Amino acid sequence: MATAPCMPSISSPTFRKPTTSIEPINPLSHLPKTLRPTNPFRNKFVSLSIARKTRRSSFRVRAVAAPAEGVAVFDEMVSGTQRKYYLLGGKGGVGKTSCAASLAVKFANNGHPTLVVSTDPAHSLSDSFAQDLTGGVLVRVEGPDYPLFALEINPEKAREEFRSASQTNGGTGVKDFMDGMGLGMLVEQLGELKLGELLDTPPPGLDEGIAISKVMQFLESPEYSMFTRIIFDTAPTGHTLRLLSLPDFLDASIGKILNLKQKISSATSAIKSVFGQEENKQEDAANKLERLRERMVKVRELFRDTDSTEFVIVTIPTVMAISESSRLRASLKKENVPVKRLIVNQILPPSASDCKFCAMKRKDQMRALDMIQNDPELSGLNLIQAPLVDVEIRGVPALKFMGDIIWK
Ligand SMILES: Nc1ncnc2c1ncn2[C@@H]1O[C@H](COP(=O)(O)OP(=O)(O)OP(=O)(O)O)[C@@H](O)[C@H]1O
Repeated sequence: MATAPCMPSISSPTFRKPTTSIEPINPLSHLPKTLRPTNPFRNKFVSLSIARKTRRSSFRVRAVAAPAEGVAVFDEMVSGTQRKYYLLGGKGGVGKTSCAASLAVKFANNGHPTLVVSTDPAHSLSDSFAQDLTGGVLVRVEGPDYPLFALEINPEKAREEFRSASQTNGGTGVKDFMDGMGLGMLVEQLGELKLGELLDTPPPGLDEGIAISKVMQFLESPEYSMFTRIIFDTAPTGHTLRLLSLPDFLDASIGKILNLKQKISSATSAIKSVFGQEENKQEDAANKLERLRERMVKVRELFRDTDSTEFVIVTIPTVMAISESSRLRASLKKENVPVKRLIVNQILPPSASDCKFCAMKRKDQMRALDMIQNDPELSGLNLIQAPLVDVEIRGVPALKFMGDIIWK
């Protein structure tokens, strides 16, 4: 005897341009009491019937949870032609890339030329869009109405650029040169900065910091001026947290190096002509470093600009993920990074006939969702619930489907 499914089903393996019809169903009985809204339309659940034009029956989503507190959330995000940045971050594997990619598709389908950038060293944008986006260049994503481009930044390459610039200034080349000049004291000061060490074993977040600063550099050029929405799919939480302190750290470190560079320049001015070529090389490197420092400062400013930037935390309904999201939110607050929304992804959709496993899982998820309401860091955020669906979310049509559920 056939049993009713306990999860929404997108059963066609070739997910193509679905059409959706929405009809309100069930009340909110399966939600924890604290999450039940006073206005039933704020947290409503809907049933989506998705039919493929040619094979209707093979393509059906029975029931999924609509975004909680989601009313008019997207209106605010989509309005205005001023450029806006969205950074999506959270614990590994919670669905950051899927949410970022679905937001990108949604913006592009709503008239915004959009750029989505992956700064996670383990890129998954290509997988998410089911398109080859590798190579560190802008690639147009096929499908959305308005231009959508994706960029997977190669963190290794970005770091190499930084390394070569700083090594010319603070690495062994300068050290040998300065030792020869009898200026060991300054060299020791350079050593204290530990920049070489930092680059040899880069902390998580450095690559990402450099990658974001590189994107900022791109965005200054006229050919990028068309983009009105920029979305960053960031590395998992730990990395992002490190990234937040990087601009300050690098600002200070590079600032000190440049300071020392000036001292060195004046101390060696008497013999400059002898080492003219070396001096020029160092000037170039110093300029490069200075530009990099400026970009890092811009990244820091961008992160804190409430008018143009928002960090969206993505999580799943588990105690561990929510605890981590709470810590992330606390760190972001400390760094003055604006956060308004929390996406709780992979929520089991309502079902009249849970199997034992699903019933247990649902109970667990309810406990985790309750935690959000009692968490001082998270309870004030605009809560968006996204359902667990039964296939991987890959390709523009699937991302559009997901985006229409999340971003309302
Ligand atoms: N709501 C969902 N329902 C079903 N599958 C989902 C959902 N959200 C994400 N997934 C799947 O989970 C996997 C991980 O998703 P995704 O790559 O978006 O996570 P991530 O947080 O970016 O991961 P990472 O930290 O590794 O970059 C993918 O296979 C994706 O299709």
